[in-house]
Amino acid sequence: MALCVAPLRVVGVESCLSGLSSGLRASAAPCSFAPLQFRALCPEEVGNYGFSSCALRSSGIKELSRPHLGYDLAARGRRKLDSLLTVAAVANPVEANRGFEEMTAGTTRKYFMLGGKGGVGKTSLAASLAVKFANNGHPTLVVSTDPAHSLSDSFAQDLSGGTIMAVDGVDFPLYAMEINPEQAREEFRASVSKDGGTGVKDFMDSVGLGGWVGELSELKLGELLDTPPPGLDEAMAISKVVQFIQSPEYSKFTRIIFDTAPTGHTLRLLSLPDFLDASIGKILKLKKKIQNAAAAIKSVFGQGDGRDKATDKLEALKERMIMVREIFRNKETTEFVIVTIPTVMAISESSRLKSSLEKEGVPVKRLIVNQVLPPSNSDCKFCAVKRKDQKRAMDMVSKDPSLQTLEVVESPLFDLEIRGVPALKFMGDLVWR
Ligand SMILES: Nc1ncnc2c1ncn2[C@@H]1O[C@H](COP(=O)(O)OP(=O)(O)OP(=O)(O)O)[C@@H](O)[C@H]1O
Repeated sequence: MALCVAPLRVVGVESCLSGLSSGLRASAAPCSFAPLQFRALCPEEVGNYGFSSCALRSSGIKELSRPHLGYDLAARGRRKLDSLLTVAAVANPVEANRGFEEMTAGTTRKYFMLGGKGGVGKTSLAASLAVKFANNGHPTLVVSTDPAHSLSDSFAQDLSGGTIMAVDGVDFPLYAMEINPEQAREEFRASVSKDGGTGVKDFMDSVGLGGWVGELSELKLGELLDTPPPGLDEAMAISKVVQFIQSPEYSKFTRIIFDTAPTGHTLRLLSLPDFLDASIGKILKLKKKIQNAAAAIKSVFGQGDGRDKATDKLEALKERMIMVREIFRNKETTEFVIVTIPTVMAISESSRLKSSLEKEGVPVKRLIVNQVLPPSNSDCKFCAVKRKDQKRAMDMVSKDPSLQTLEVVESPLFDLEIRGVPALKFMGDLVWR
């Protein structure tokens, strides 16, 4: 990764850094900076990671409490703000296309699932990808199906309502949603038991055959509902999204991004549609048996209207589960992006995840290695050791038979949290190229 170096004149407190991106673009190596315009509200002095300690404001955005830039001031030591400083940008210079063109091509709907070990940056990268797609003209929806949501934190906006919400402060079509797992589970519970179990049971009781319904318990459905298997929350969440997106008002979304739960959860989720499909299939078969018997009795006693709403609901749920499974495996429309960090543990887990996804037939093309130390010509001892450690992990990627086939994209470690649309845009422009 080459450094883009550009002179930057910082004129004083409240100095305007609006020439920043154009300044960098004009430098010897062209940079892939986001065309954001920043104003600095800096304290009197800045250190080696100078702008980190400044509060920055981005034009058009009223308040950005934290800076979201990863500039390393090449000038060592502390300088007065009115000095002429050289800014060494940690951004990658514009390099060969890393596949974003392919990701953004066409208006047919595409699904992207971002997954990996806990805390590696899945949410930040999912949100930054969503911003990037939307900024490229795609009506985009980003959905968190991780029961421990952090999408609201990432966008600095409450998205926990369980419905699709427009992301604030953007003039492009970007929507986000955190699925409420409890609500989704309740809906599932209702669809399989409310009209189903009791509806059939009431009727069977009324004709003196309530005992038959006991057979339903053999399916361990009650157990499933009381202690849902890991991954059910996610399956329900995705099934709910499938339900949403089948309705015409959501047909506008051409890119849908799922911010998924950590690896273990995701892997269980992959096998869950099959499990639920089989369970629901069994329930439906049994219900059919009961209903046939009931119909015979009804014809003798003349009771009941014969309509079973629960069966319809179960059928619909089963269809959605099959659709979830198909979406996951469709090479034309879906891509699972593995997110990792450059540590031996995370890379090993990514390798296992890739193998499992492969086994399940889920398309994977990209590995995003997040939090890679930006280049610096003035490493402290800690940074030098850390860099060596990260390199060891990166070498593992190139030697791993499972991972080496993937397009590896590095995402730098920023010196502050990635939070809010401008920061996500900045990150997205660096990573999704
Ligand atoms: N490249 C980066 N540089 C600096 N901080 C980062 C970077 N990527 C992510 N972070 C920070 O790391 C933290 C975890 O990131 P994030 O929530 O995106 O991870 P996650 O994989 O979704 O976590 P979880 O598994 O808990 O859902 C956040 O505070 C985020 O701002």
